[in-house]
Amino acid sequence: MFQFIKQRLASFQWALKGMKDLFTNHPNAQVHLGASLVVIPLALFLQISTIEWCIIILCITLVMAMEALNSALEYLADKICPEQDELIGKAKDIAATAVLLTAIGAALIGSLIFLPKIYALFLA
Ligand SMILES: Nc1ncnc2c1ncn2[C@@H]1O[C@H](COP(=O)(O)OP(=O)(O)OP(=O)(O)O)[C@@H](O)[C@H]1O
Repeated sequence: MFQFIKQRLASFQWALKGMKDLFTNHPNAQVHLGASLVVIPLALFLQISTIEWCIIILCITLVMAMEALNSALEYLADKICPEQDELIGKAKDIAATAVLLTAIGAALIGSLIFLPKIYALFLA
């Protein structure tokens, strides 16, 4: 039992190590983190509902998780094939597309939640 808990804690530490790498060495992840640091105070200011918080948190974690998987795939691709290769290029392009799709979805959802509140507060 003690060994099990020790191993789970070690896994958690590896994940935190990966998170540090992601936000230190990957500029796109830093952009997403920056966007989240704008969105969260805005959501607090606009007093969004619990369900809206759930949706925003889901969007943020989905984009971050997709960015993490994309970065992991880039590391693997660079390790197994450092030279130029058409299929490696396609794999990286499609992994980047996954990030872009979730980011577009998050931006649309953010607009649907925030814009009417901003309009009601400042423009109506
Ligand atoms: N080994 C390769 N063979 C062919 N094309 C590649 C290769 N490596 C990268 N590319 C092309 O360059 C693009 C950028 O790849 P790269 O690994 O530089 O990611 P990146 O956009 O810099 O991502 P990040 O900023 O998250 O590190 C890929 O989407 C792909 O089109």
